[in-house]
Amino acid sequence: MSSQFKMKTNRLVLLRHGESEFNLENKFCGWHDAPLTENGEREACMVASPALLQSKLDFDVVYTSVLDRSKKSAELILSNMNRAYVPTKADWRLCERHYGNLTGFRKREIANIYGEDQVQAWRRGYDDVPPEINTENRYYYVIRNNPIFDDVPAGQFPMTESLGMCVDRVEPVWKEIKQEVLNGTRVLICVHGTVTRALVKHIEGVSKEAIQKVNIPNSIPRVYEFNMKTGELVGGPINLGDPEYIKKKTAQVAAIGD
Ligand SMILES: O=C(O)[C@@H](COP(=O)(O)O)OP(=O)(O)O
Repeated sequence: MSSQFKMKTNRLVLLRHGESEFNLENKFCGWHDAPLTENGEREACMVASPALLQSKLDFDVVYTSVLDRSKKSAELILSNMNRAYVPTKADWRLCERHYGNLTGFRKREIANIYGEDQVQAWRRGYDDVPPEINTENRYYYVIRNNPIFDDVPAGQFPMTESLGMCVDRVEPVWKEIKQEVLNGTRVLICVHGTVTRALVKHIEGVSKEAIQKVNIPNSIPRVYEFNMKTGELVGGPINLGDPEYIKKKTAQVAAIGD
């Protein structure tokens, strides 16, 4: 038998939470703890869970951020898979990128003031840092005093973050998760748009330029296979679901919207 057939692999699934209230209103959300919409809950149950079940994916642990939209999506997905017993680990380092002073504003409203190019640079640029959140922002104290962030070490609470800063923030937790995957643990990571892109950068090793073109729709599982001996990826990512639906949703995420 050739060594190819003896290769031991393990899969990892990455997922962005279901639609949140701020996604629906097309507002920058970041560290604000916006809940899922009814449609977001439906997506977790009717889009993510069936896709995972159809692909016979099962999990030993689920990683989320400490934000409600991530935790609730994971809970709904597991419950719909009859896997409510699977332990979940909520880690602040997997929180969405902090959108700074853009938090709470509609993307179109910001584009009307600063122009579409600037908005897309803040949304997708690797090193473009949105302006820091300040006390005038209506979400400043809501975020700063939210007890879900009590585990954030002093001095590490962000005031704003670029994609690149988010890539650095998730690196230590990604290393821990990868070790678990290589040990054979079946892991689902149910997080956020920019955190998923940061993880895609680590996992796929894409360039700073290429990652700016990646857009992650809500509730579409992205599956990776790892060679457990070498730690290398086997093939590319596989997005589960109807290709037309995924294409439509990806274009919606890429756009600034109305
Ligand atoms: O923070 C936000 O507004 C969105 C991403 O927005 P874009 O970067 O796509 O504008 O994050 P998520 O809904 O995944 O938690």
